[in-house]
Amino acid sequence: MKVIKFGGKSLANGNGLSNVLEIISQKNKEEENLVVVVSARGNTTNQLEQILEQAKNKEDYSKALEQLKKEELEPYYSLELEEVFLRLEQLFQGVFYLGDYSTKIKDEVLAFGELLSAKIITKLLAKRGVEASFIDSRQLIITNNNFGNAVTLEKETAQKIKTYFSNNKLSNVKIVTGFIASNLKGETTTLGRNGSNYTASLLANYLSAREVESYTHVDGIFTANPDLVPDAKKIEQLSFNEANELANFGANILHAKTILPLVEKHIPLRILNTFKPEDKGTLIKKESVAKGIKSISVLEDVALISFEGRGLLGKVGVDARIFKALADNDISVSIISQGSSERGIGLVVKTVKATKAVLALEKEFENDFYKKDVNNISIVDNVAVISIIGQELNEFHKPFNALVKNQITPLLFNNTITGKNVSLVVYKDQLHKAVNVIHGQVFGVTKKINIAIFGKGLVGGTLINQILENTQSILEKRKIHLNIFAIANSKKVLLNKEGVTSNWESDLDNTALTNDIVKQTLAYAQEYHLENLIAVDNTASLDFVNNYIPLVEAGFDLVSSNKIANTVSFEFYKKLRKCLEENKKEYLYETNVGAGLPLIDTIKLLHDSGENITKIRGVFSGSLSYLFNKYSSSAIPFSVVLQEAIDKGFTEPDPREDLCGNDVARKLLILARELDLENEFEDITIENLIPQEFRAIEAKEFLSGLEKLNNTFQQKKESQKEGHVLRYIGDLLGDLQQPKGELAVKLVSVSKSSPLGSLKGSDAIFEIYTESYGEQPIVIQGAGAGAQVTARGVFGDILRLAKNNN
Ligand SMILES: NC(=O)C1=CN([C@@H]2O[C@H](COP(=O)(O)OP(=O)(O)OC[C@H]3O[C@@H](n4cnc5c(N)ncnc54)[C@H](O)[C@@H]3O)[C@@H](O)[C@H]2O)C=CC1
Ligand SMILES: N[C@@H](CC=O)C(=O)O
Repeated sequence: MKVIKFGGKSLANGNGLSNVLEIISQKNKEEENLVVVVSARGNTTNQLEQILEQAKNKEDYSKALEQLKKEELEPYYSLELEEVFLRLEQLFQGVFYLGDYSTKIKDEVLAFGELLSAKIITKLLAKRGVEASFIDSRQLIITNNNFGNAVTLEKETAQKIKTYFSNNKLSNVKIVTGFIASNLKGETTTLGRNGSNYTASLLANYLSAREVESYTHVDGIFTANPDLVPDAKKIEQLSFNEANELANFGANILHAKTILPLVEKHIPLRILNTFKPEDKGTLIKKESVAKGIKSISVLEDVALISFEGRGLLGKVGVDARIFKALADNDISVSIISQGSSERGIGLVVKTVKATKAVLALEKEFENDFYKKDVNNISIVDNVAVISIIGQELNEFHKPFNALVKNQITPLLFNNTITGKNVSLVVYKDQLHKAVNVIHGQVFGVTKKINIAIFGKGLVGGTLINQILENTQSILEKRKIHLNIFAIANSKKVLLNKEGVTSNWESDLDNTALTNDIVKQTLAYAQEYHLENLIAVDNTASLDFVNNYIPLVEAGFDLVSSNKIANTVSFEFYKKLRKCLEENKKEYLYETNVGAGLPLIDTIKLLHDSGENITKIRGVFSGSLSYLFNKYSSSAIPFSVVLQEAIDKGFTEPDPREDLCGNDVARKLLILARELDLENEFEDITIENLIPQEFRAIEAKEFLSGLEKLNNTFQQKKESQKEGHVLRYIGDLLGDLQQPKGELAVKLVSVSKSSPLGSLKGSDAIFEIYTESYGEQPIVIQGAGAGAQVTARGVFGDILRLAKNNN
């Protein structure tokens, strides 16, 4: 024997109803003894409630009633249900004349939803040639007199069900009304929320069914509400205990009282989708398949009551008084959290009860207020509870850290010892983001990293394409979903929370101009609750650096190929780091020196591990390396080689920044500051390669007259010793005793056979001298410039942050 149950949405007109009839017809062939429990169809219960209110208010309800009749019978108008509707009309008339109704009358009226539904299904099955017995569950389920939410009388119900099923000659298919019951006097009662599922479970228990199938409009139970968490996954199997916890913590597809009758006889319950009958849904049975976290549920209709009392420390019976005052007012507390200082207690109650709860507590603690033992009882009502079902406390630091990294600090958290559940109270406007962060963290499904890229020139554009090309493989290998939700140049920003596509360039072109790309990006991230945010600066802009602090404060980690933020004043350098620390955010800039070479990390590691770095020397600039390597070893004019370096994307957006020594100086300063030296840019001795007469002219004019530089450099080349070549180097000398280092950028002539002299292509070379390594430097050498290598380095920083977001 099997009990199957159909919910209201499954039974609504259209696809639902025809699928239900098909499922029953099919099961009739497969199953001996099929009990089908039905809810009221579609929106019927709400409609009945509304008509009842209209009648009570002496309003004309005839149109609404006609509409209800039409919807119930459509498209099968020949279904002869006049008698049922007549009785319903009489009840409404009575309420209309009285101008009032009791909960008893309400139950009687609402019962028509299930009665109509069961009668209609029975008649429609008959039309299809499936004989079915209609059963009014008021003859089976006996309850107390608590109309609206009646409690079942077990003994009487068990006896009624057994006798009814053995004394009546019933068809193989029995269509039973869900939700409705009767009291000992035979008056109609209803079973409250989830009542039809409860009817199905009671019947399954008393008739010792093999299984219960509950047909809904969803595929089963998910790891989180898919409306909130697009990555939520269907759970294949749950144990009764786990299902019970889920039901208690807000999974509205389940109700704890539905599960209890099944537990006793270990009757499995399968949640299925009427609209996808082939899907296996979620099976709830005695055993669990796997340990660990099962689901994340959310309760939104809650308020947090904050009870604070400086004089409560050590006082006995305070909690008892709180609970008694609330219980006397029929207020149930779902979560409580009390600090060991006993000075404050947080209580979660239903929103509708919050004001009443505060009044009850104020009354109870009136004297304590006067004595100043209690100083505040207040409501925080824009909150929601997130429960992680199956969360072990010793692993809770992971979702908790992820929340904090996303600037979500729970107002209260609490765990159950046996159920391994942790509940958190968060502000409602952070709920969406919080659930997604926790879900990504605990299920390790895919962690979404939302990236905003500012600057889409050589490096930025290359980076975007590198990310787009690798998104799928990173998703598969690392379970990290790199989602570029924003791309901006200085005037426009392309925003797409689902992620930009390979058409991003034309999409950005077609975007309207904006006067604040960052403000717009921040507002968008907030509006769509985007989590795990990273802002990437691929501009060379000084102005853009002013956005770093607002971005960090808005929850972004930073990655930058732009060197400016690290080379403006030391004061800003410290301010940014303080802000990062306060907001628990990170800032990575490995490409600032040596493009894709792993230089900054190495220096940081050496320095942090106590190694005294005494000197760093080398060719820091990829473009100037290329320029002097090629110029020194060939007869090609200086201007031609310089143009090649520009064309290859080795130079700064304004190549004069390389030639004047600023770019190398910035790199030197960045390294110095990594070593905790407090140098300012002005402290650097820079040999400017641009002859004086060309320094003040416009970039365009300078770039169109590069050949004017040829004489100067030809002279420098020719004035060298035999076997020597020109190299433009950076030199850093540090002394532990001094707050500042000695930094110099200069053009030198070195032996062709020396490490610097034998450099090739656009390679940069960094010789790092330390106390332990003595005269033998650690050498890092490789491509020091170029859009591909730089973008790859920026990509590496993004991935590092994405992994750190654990
Ligand atoms: N080319 C290389 O080998 C390396 C470059 N870098 C750095 O990478 C950065 C980018 O260099 P490129 O891509 O070559 O420059 P680029 O000139 O090709 O691109 C810069 C982009 O930034 C945009 N931009 C400028 N100001 C902006 C603002 N305020 N807001 C938003 N966007 C703005 C521009 O519209 C342009 O699209 C520079 O800071 C450079 O120092 C770092 C290491 C190596
Ligand atoms: N213009 C720079 C690019 C990298 O920072 C260089 O030439 O090294």
